[in-house]
Amino acid sequence: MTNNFPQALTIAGTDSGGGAGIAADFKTMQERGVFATMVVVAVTAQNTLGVQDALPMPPKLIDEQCASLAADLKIRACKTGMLADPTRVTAVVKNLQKYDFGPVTVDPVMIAKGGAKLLSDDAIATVRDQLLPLASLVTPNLPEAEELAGMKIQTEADMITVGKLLQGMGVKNVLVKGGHFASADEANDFVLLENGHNFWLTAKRIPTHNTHGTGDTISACITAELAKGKSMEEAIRIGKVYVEATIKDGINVGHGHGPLNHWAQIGGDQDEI
Ligand SMILES: Nc1ncnc2c1ncn2[C@@H]1O[C@H](COP(=O)(O)OP(=O)(O)O)[C@@H](O)[C@H]1O
Ligand SMILES: Cc1ncc(COP(=O)(O)OP(=O)(O)O)c(N)n1
Repeated sequence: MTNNFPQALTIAGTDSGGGAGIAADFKTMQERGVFATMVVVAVTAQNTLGVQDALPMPPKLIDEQCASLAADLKIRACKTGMLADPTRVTAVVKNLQKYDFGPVTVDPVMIAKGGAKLLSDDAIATVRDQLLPLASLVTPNLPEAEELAGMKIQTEADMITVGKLLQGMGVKNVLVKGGHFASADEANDFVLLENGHNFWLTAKRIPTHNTHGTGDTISACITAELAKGKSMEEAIRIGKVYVEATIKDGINVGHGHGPLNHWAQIGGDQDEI
């Protein structure tokens, strides 16, 4: 029996509001034509107004979810999202060392838009020292990049410096997302690839509050494209186009930072799945 339909994995937290975390990852992977699977690391009570509560899963259950997938499916690419604390980061690291789930994209989720901590402060060093060396790609937003690299980012030149610092920590490819430059008219991201090639992904900033789950969506899209066999550069470029479309062609859900429109079409060759 063949088992060759592209399968991808998200190792992350749930969002009861459906906008971020595993929900955003699943919607994105589904839209990009990939069979999505999950390892739940934490459950959050969350909506567009913020995170009301969170509970991390026992490490044994993280191990068992990974073992279940490895015993049956053929995961071609995976991503990490909310990892909660050092115990869960270490559990995820051990499983990524034990099983081959394809190239690992690390979205180093730290703080939700509403301000809730999704990664404890004492877990940041564990992510940097244990998880990053296993990653094919890391996709920090500006505050996350500052924490990981230990420097402030005030200009686009600083994004380049941070990208190089992160690559020096053992990650092959780096995507520094510029969505948090509040004053800029643009939402520009910096990419540094394994072979030294680097480039900017440029986009006009779309004036909206409905950006809940943007980081999950771009990293899930990249993971889906990698699972389909696209190159890292192609996957990152498609991720940027897809997340921009999901913001631009927006929907209104909830009363706070609303979710994205994961049905958005991006047209052209990139719509091939
Ligand atoms: N208002 C916006 N208009 C267009 N693109 C945006 C906007 N906000 C974020 N983006 C893009 O969405 C992606 C993720 O955004 P960012 O806010 O940087 O990360 P995170 O969601 O992890 O905090 C990046 O490609 C960023 O440039
Ligand atoms: C469970 C869970 N995981 C991740 C996030 C953060 O998602 P992100 O894409 O960074 O979007 P914002 O929350 O910052 O809007 C989350 N909120 N919940």
